[in-house]
Amino acid sequence: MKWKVCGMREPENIQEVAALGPDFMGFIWAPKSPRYVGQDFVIPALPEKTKAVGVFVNETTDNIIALSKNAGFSVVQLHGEEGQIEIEALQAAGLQVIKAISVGSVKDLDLSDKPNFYLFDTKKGAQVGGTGEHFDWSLLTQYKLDIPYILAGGLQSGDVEKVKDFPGLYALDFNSKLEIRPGFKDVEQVKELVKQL
Ligand SMILES: O=C(O)c1ccccc1N[C@@H]1O[C@H](COP(=O)(O)O)[C@@H](O)[C@H]1O
Repeated sequence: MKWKVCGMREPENIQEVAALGPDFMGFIWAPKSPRYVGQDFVIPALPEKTKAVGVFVNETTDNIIALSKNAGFSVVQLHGEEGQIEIEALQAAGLQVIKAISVGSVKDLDLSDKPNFYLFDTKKGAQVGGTGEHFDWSLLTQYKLDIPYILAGGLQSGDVEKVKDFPGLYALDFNSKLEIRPGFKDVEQVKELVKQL
């Protein structure tokens, strides 16, 4: 099972978690997030296996492309109102696109965009991302598209066994439930996660 750890920020913590072999590592460029890395953040060297992901909420396409070159990510995760026009522009610039969808009902899975991956996260009022809560996973039985999806929303190691056989599931995303404080992961919890995976 592929896995992504998100909301990283501190150099030593990044290296310790990267050494445990995530397939994706996410860095959040959303100023309102407690995990915001800051405008000038540059992603440190990661193992070859680990793709760096820039996470955004309604950032302009031009800024994302410029940041991808300055900061060093090849995958972008979009949590705002971005649609197919932005997705295609980012793909044309050589980026892989993960489109995050806040899921609260089956209507949220009526999708027509063509990202490389969807990421299904928990809908919680106006909050986007980092809720630390699950959504009703039974809704995922209604997802019939052939675009693979990443599951997010309050995941922790004990959830792996419950979700790993969901059809269409590409990867699991771990964020706030593995934290000691925002932007700093508990390496022991990440090790336990790796055992479960
Ligand atoms: O974590 C944040 O602060 C955040 C802010 C803005 C956009 C995305 C954010 N995080 C993403 O949210 C999901 C779920 O996180 P959690 O496990 O519920 O804490 C994950 O993909 C994070 O990348």
